[in-house]
Amino acid sequence: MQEIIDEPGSSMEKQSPTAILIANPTAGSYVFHAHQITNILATLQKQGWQAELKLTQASGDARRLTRVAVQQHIDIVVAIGGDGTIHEIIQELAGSETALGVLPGGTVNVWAREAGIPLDLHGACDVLLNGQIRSIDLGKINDHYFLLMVGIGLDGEVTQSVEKRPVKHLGVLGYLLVAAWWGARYPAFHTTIEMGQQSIKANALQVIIGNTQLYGGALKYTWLAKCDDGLLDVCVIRKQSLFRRVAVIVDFLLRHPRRTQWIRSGTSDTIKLYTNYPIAIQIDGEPMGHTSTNEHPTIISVVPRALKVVVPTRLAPDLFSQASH
Ligand SMILES: Nc1ncnc2c1ncn2[C@@H]1O[C@H](COP(=O)(O)OP(=O)(O)OP(=O)(O)O)[C@@H](O)[C@H]1O
Repeated sequence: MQEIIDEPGSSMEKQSPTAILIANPTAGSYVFHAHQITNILATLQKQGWQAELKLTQASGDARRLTRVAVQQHIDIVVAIGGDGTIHEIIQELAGSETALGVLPGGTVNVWAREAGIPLDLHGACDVLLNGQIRSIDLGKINDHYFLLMVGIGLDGEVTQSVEKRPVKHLGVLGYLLVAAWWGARYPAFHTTIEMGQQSIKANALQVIIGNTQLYGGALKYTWLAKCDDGLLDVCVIRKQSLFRRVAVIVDFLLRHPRRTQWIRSGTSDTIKLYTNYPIAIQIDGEPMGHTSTNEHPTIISVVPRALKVVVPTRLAPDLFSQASH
C-alpha cells in the first residue's frame, strides 16, 4: 500500500504492511478465482507486503484466524470471500487497529459493490496496493457487529429458511425462490421502534436497519445511509396486500421516488425495537435468532468509527459523509 490515510488531514506511509489473506473456498465465486489467488499473493509480496494466505476449513475459522491476527497487530486482514466471510472477520476487527481489505470471492459481494472495490481480483488487488484506509461505523445487535444491515421480519425468515434447506446450494436463485414463497404469505407483525425522540408504531412486513445503503446487491432500502456518520438508518416496510408487495419491490428496484409511500423511516444512534412475539433476524445476510419480546426491546446501536477499511482512493459517492482526499 503506497499511502494509508485515516482521518482527514492525517496520513502515514507504510512500505511493507503485514497482512493475512483469509480465503473461504466455499464462497460463491471462489472456484472461478482460485487460480488467481496465488498470483495475487505473489504480487503483494513483490510490492513488499509481508503477506500469507490461509484457507478456512469450516464456518468460524475466519473469525478465529482474525482474532490471532489482531493479537499479533497485523496491519490488514484481507477477506477472500463474500459478505458472510467479512461478517465473521469484523467481529474481531471491531475496535482494533487492523484494517479490513477485500478480494471479492462471494456470490453477491455487497460490501465490495458498495465501497467501489472492483469485483475482478486484479482490480481489487490494486485497491489493496494503492487505496486508502478509512474508519467507518459498525452496527451492533446483542453481541454481534454488523457492517451492512440488520433485517427483521420477512428477510430474517427467508435467511433462516434458506439456511436449513438444500436450496442454499442454488445460491441467489435459492434465496429468490424462498423469498417469493415467504413474500406471498408472510404475516405482518406489530412493532414499536424508538429512535431517540422519534417513535414509529407500525404493522410491518420488514424492518431494515442499515449502516450502509445497498441490500442484496440490487435494492437500497436505506438509500441515505452513510457509513461514517455515527448513525443507523431505519426503513420500516408497512403491511401490504400481495399485489402491493410486488409494487414495493418494483419501486425499490427502480428506485422510484414513490417508494417512500410504502415505508416509515428515521435515523438514530440507538434503536429500541419492541415486538409482541419473536421475529426472525438476519444480520449482514446471516441468520441471527429472533427479537426479544414484550417489555424487553431488541437494542441495535451504532459503534462509531469501529472498523478500519481499505477502500479506493476515489471514495464511493454517497456512502461516506467525509469528502475524499
Ligand atoms: N471452509 C468453510 N466451509 C463451510 N462454510 C464456510 C467455510 N468458510 C466460511 N464459511 C461460511 O460460508 C458462509 C458463506 O460465505 P460468504 O458469505 O463469504 O459467501 P457467499 O454467500 O457466496 O457470498 P455473499 O454473502 O457475498 O453472497 C459464511 O457463513 C461463512 O461463515
